[in-house]
Amino acid sequence: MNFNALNPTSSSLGFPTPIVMPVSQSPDPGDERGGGEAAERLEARVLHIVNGEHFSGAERVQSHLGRCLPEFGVTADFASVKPGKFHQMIGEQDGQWGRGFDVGMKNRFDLRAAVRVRDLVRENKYDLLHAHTPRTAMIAAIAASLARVPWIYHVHSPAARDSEKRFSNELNAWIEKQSLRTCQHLITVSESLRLDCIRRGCHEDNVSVVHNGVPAIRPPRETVPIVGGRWVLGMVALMRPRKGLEIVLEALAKLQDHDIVLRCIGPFETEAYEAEINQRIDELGIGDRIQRVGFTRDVPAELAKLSAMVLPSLFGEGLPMVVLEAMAAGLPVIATRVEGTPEAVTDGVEGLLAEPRDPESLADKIRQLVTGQYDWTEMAEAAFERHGRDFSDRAMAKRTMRVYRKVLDR
Ligand SMILES: CC(=O)N[C@H]1[C@@H](OP(=O)(O)OP(=O)(O)OC[C@H]2O[C@@H](n3ccc(=O)[nH]c3=O)[C@H](O)[C@@H]2O)O[C@H](CO)[C@@H](O)[C@@H]1O
Ligand SMILES: O=P([O-])([O-])O[C@@H]1[C@@H](O)[C@H](O)[C@@H](O)[C@H](O)[C@@H]1O
Repeated sequence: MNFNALNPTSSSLGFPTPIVMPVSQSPDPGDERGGGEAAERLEARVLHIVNGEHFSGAERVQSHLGRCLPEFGVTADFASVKPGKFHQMIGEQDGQWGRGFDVGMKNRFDLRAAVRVRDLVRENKYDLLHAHTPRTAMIAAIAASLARVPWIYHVHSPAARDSEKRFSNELNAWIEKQSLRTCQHLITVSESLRLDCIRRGCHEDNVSVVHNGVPAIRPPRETVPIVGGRWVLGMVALMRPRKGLEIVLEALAKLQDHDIVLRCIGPFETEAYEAEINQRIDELGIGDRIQRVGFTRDVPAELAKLSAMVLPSLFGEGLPMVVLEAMAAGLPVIATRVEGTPEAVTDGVEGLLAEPRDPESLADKIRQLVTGQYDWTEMAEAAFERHGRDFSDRAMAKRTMRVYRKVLDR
């Protein structure tokens, strides 16, 4: 892959010469966690171009940025190319996440959205565009060229391994590659994605890791789990094949000797997938151990009911928000060793890591926790502390502001 405009010597649209030092190596002028007395500021107006369809990980990152960036001087608004749940939720926040604009595309190649974004840039004097998906990268690249502003791209997951749909993965990876030729800088949500971008041809000076972050939400705990008692595992996700729900169902079937239930928190992406899962639950005979919650806006209230979070992802993760949310809530996380997840969870410290696509390995890890091979309270405390140290929402906003500053050269 050749990201032409990401080479530090080229600037195809005549923008200021792109960044020569990765943000992660810049001298740290303040508290990395986003705190400190005098908050660092950048007076800038940024328009995020987002899909806006669901409310899931990328949208949670976007909403936290919209809420936290103003503290660092940055106004962040949103233009949705697939206005759906997230777009609606922005409207309901009374401006607290920034303003939301509908630039809906009639189909994947409806480029009129780029003209609407250009008009928004002119009307609202945005300094920078910030895209989050291959589709929005395409719109940002065209709009940035029309409005003569720079744009950056936030990599939440590897486009080539984003879903089980091969054609859509290949198309998205191709669109992303073409669009990034004029991009000023990449933000990746994990070190693993940074290395992936460099492997695909991005110059290392032009890609910065900004780990995802979430607010501290430690809820009052209803119960502390004990060996021999009931363990309530929770899986929080937009349920789609790559999240690996089937794997945790199979693991549960192997753990019949223990009192374990699974709360499935989140909607199914499609009815067909939900029907497949229902059939698998029947085949395994574990219907009485599954509690279905569906989509909730109050994830912290759900976390308060859990003994541990389980996330059996198969592939394609960036740095899952639900892992960070569980840590922020003081919950051990049982996840799989995929992409960025091990950057947040060390096996045996903040949680446990199983091998992906391996029900036996996942069952082993769950067994280790419920039989007391690890001290639950110590693990929960380690998860909570690690969140505070490395994964707060304010730290994410501050690091993002620093990337904006480098791109805008202020
Ligand atoms: C396809 C894609 O782009 N995937 C990326 C997406 O995460 P992806 O959408 O796959 O999943 P995450 O776990 O990151 O986030 C899910 C979010 O939805 C929320 N939720 C879930 C269920 C529910 O009922 N209510 C609710 O609010 C969770 O609290 C969480 O904030 O962004 C993440 C963060 O950059 C990346 O790590 C993923 O690789
Ligand atoms: O490719 P695209 O239509 O812009 O974006 C799509 C998302 O809006 C959708 O929610 C997800 O399920 C697809 O995998 C794909 O990422």
